[in-house]
Amino acid sequence: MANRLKKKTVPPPDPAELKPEKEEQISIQEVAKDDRTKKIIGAVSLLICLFLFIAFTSYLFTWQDDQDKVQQFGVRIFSTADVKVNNLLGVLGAYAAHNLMSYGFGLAAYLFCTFFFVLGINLLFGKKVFSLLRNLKYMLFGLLVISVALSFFTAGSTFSWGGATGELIEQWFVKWIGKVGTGALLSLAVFSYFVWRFNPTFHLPARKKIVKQVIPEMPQANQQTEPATEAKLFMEETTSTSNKLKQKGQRVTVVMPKQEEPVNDPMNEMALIEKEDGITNRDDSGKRADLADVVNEAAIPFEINKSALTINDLYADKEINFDEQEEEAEIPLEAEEMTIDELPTFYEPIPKKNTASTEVKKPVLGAPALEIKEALDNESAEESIAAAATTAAPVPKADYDPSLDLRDYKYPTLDLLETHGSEKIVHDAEELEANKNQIIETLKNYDIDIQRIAATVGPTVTLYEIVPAPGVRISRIKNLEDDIALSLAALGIRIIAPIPGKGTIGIEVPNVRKTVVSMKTLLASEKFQNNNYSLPIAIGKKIDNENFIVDLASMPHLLMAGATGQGKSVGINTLLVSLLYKKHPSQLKFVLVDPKKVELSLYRVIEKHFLAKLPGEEESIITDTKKVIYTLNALCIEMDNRYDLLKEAGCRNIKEYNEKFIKRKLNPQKGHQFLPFIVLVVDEFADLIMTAGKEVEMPIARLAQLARAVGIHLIIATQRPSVNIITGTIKANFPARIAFKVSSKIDSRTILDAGGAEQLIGKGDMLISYNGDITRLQCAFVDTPEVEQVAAFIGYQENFPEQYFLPEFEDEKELAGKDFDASDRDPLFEDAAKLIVANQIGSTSLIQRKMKLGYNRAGRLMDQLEAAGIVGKNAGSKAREVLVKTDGELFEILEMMQ
Ligand SMILES: Nc1ncnc2c1ncn2[C@@H]1O[C@H](COP(=O)(O)OP(=O)(O)OP(=O)(O)O)[C@@H](O)[C@H]1O
Repeated sequence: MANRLKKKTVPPPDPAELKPEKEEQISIQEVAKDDRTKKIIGAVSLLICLFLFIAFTSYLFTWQDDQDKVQQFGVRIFSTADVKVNNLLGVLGAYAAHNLMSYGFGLAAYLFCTFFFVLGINLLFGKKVFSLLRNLKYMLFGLLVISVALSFFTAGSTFSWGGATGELIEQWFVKWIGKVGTGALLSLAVFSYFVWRFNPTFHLPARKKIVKQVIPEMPQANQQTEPATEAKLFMEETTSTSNKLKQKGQRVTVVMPKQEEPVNDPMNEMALIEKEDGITNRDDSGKRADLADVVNEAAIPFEINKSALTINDLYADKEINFDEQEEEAEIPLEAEEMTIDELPTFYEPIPKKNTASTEVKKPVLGAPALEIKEALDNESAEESIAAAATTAAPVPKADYDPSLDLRDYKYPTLDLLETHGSEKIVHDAEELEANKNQIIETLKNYDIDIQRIAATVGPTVTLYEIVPAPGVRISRIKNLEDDIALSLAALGIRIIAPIPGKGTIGIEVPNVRKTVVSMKTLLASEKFQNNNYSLPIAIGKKIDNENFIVDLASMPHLLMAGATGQGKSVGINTLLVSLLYKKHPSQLKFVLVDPKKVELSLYRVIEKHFLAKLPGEEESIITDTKKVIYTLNALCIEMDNRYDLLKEAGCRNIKEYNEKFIKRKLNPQKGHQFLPFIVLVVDEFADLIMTAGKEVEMPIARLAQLARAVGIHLIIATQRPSVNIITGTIKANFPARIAFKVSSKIDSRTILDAGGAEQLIGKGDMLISYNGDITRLQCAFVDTPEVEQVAAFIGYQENFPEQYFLPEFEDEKELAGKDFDASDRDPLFEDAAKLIVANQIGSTSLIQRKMKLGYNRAGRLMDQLEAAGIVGKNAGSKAREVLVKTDGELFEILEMMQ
């Protein structure tokens, strides 16, 4: 029996029930919108462009033969078999060229090629690479103006250079306004057309100016110039005079940075500085176009605040109240405070042991120094005599002038510095538009619609500010931050979502053409010249080109970090040079710590003007770790001594104290003196921490916590911003921090408490966290030869006879175990005894201050004086009684002790 498989039979479909297969319905509109169609049309346009170009060019050589044939046959030329033309593109080429050139617009017909080229490129790349509308306008006006002008200026020529259209219009003009009028009108029209199209820049030949050098009084004596003008460019498609950026309904507002004008300061020979007027804009033809004329062109709904880009929200919880800090740092006024009435009315400062040496110190440097010498020698002798006459005989009771010791000191002039590059922010319309389109498209990929987009062009980066469409939550964009950055795929993109206080999202994109910010420009700026900061530092330029100039005294310390080669050393030089340009050697001292030994060595030539060091040390730039520890501790002693002085004077900070001293309200006999600011600069802090650890960290932390009120400020730089180097204690005391490009996000967080520094592009691109805001800056650039010039200029001048000495510090560990032995007297015993007897005050702090000693050593001296019977027993908080009343008595005691 056969095993019969049961077959499941499917009944055949009833043909009546079968539905016809549905054909895909594609509307013409969809076809037109399709990307492929656009690309094909783009390619066709480019081909037309090429075709016309070859046909026209060929026609220029073959027109005499072809013209007649085309005229004779007309359209029939295509169907007539035995007509032969010479045009490279055959009958079609000859026909098109003849009709567009001879019958049309002559040479101006080439403009058709540009139009098809623009159309083709835009369609092929699916982007608005060039503005079609603008090019259409250029073409239409160009056809008219150029053809008529060519007809007029080539009248009588056998070839019709302006074409029939040009000739016709030209004849009308000649009829209406005559030949001269037509010539003038057409010249003007052609000129206007080229200006409109290419906006060339016209330069007058530079005039040589002779600038008389004026001896500066003080750097504050400046003339004010007009405030810098802010240039804003608003672009709209409907505006014909500017380059426009508009796509798919998004309006782009371009905020051009303002160019600060330098101050006209005779001291700085401002005439030597080229005035920056206007911002250049490259349109899509690559030519420059002046944008000044489109400033403030249209009202825009999206107003951009020129203040710097900040990320408050990231930093909000760490926000530091500087005012509070200031109060903490100030010492309380105690009962000991002297009232002004108690003080003798005016005190004469004790003349320094060695007055400023008249011998002029030769700088170490060669060539620049020689140039400077000449400059100084040439200065009018009369001026120096006049200056000397006014200062030689000080009027009694006049204010004390700390700069008198170096009364002829001249501040460095700006011509010692160089201008790097043109300094003009070049705004490339194509680049802006391409970036804008990419941003819009990228966000669209994540379903984020944009309402408006605005761009602010800075020296190195452009900030695109985006207003999301209603309903788009910023938190969504924030979450997509990394993806968006990846999609935009450009190096150095930083997204700020949202920009605090604005509700907009910021995307910073590096410029293709970056502008170097010269130190010279910054120092010449009005803000630098005319501020009343105690320690003005010009750091760089913000994204909106505003100069970032701040007071180091209010920061009050600065921490800098950045991977190697990203601009740290240049940054330090920038800060030091700013201070050198504004401060007199009597007002400021630097303590320079340079474990790398080479970075700060340039400043050795100014050691007797601006550097402070430990007594007995040879090198003024500290490179040895052991010496660094001593120096930091000596600074702590200096800080304590200064606090004692302030307390005694009843002043809350160094400013008040110095003001009182200048007004001669403080008695120099009691140890009071004018206190210069001290700026400690440590290059390569990581190296110190690794070799000395806590021994370095503790004094730094102490200084950072307390030293601001007494005028000691720290600038600390490190390559490695890791947590074991920038510890919590250090960080807490450095509210102002700078990050150049770092190698990882973690490093960025360590230094700024926020990411972003890993996205910077190097070469001075930096983020500064200051006053709770994080601002992107381009650091000013000052090259080593410039620093050498400035240092040599200062170093060559008359100097103090010796350096500013910090108090002596003795390592307690070394002293431990040494008991007091009357026969083993301190070498300073005699000096201390004389000081105490002369003042009749048995005070350890007096010894500390007057002899610039540390507390330990002064204490030991006091013990020895007690043992020798010169002072009485310790009387607690009061000064000890001085038992020896006259110099004679003391002399006898000292004789006996020999
Ligand atoms: N503000 C700036 N503008 C333009 N270029 C800069 C700027 N700062 C630095 N550069 C460029 O970067 C180079 C390296 O800078 P710099 O020597 O300051 O780096 P660094 O961080 O100190 O490196 P290192 O830690 O190795 O000493 C400079 O020689 C200069 O060409």
